[in-house]
Amino acid sequence: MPRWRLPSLPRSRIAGVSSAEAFRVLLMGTTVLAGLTHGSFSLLFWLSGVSLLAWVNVASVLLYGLCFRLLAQRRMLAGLLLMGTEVMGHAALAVVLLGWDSGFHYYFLLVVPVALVSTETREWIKWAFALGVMAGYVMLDLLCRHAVPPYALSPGVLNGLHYFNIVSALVILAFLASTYFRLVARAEARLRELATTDPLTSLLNRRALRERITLEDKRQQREARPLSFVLADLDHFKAINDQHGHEVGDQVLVQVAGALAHGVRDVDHLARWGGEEFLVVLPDTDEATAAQVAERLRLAVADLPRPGGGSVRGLTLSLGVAQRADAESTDQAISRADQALYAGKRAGRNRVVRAGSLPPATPGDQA
Ligand SMILES: Nc1nc2c(ncn2[C@@H]2O[C@H](COP(=O)(O)OP(=O)(O)OP(=O)(O)O)[C@@H](O)[C@H]2O)c(=O)[nH]1
Repeated sequence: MPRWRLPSLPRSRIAGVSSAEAFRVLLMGTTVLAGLTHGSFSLLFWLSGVSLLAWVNVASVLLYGLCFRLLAQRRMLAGLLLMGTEVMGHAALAVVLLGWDSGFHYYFLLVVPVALVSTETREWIKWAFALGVMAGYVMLDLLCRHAVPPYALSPGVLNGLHYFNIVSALVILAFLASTYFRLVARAEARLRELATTDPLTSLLNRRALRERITLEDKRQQREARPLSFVLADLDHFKAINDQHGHEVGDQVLVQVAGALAHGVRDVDHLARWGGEEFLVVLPDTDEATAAQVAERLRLAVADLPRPGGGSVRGLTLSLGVAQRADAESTDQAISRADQALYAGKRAGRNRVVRAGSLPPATPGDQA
């Protein structure tokens, strides 16, 4: 049986997909929040009699609606540019018209973290943009902090606006930080799942099981408890693929994985070890008991409903069982389970063979 290696997703693709998506969702949430904020500003300006800025805010709400649409259509660059232009243009206009003390300049600062966490891959572009925003902020300070604004608001209204803007900018910043953290944590969990799970069967993959074997082996050795392995391989699986196609072959693998997962204890570890090969690690279990488990698994697979509309016949499993002997590595024990499995194949398949029942290996035997 040739060994089959599972196709693996390129790392860049996994990372790219999750971080880009996380960032897009974050921006879409931000456009909703920004739209609501500008809606309330529009009302505030209307009540304060500054109708020009009230209309500017209505235009901003419409712009954020457009940004949301662009981001939903995955037109990231257009959405981002429109957002950045709106935030800075609007803030600068409000500062020029109402004065520095209105506090609209705080919104400039929100653009910097968004630019830096954006999915633009060229770092220098992000930094150039962020530095440009910072320079714009300093320029606005120089021009407007001591200038008399054309619209003179009453001190009470100006004060109210100032604190409203501080609180609102801080709330947006907190929203950005917490949402970004949640999205990154979720993407990280997804990446961990991709790295440890077989995509077809959702069982552990070989690498993840290896890590668990190392941990389990240490624990079992420390407590001097038995550790056993059951290696299971579908019989004549190539014929199923050849006669019914790979899709039916995949269905068979998923069904078999389900039956195996159902048949082992919660403390056992089950993985897709190779193409049509599964490995079960049974802590606190000697070889005789592991052979009983293996027999139960064999029967469970033999009883499975036939995939491919009942067209697949004779779906059976051969299983090799080995208990790790003292002074033996887990790899050696798995290798003996493999030899027992091959002995079962040679003897006619659809059976369980215990490694302990085989004659001792000679140097010429398969490792
Ligand atoms: N559909 C599908 N087929 C797979 C997958 N992984 C491995 N295979 C196929 O599994 C088949 C294994 O064939 P063999 O190693 O010759 O073994 P077999 O036909 O089961 O024969 P015995 O093990 O000797 O009973 C190959 O045809 C692989 O292409 C998979 O993920 N999906």
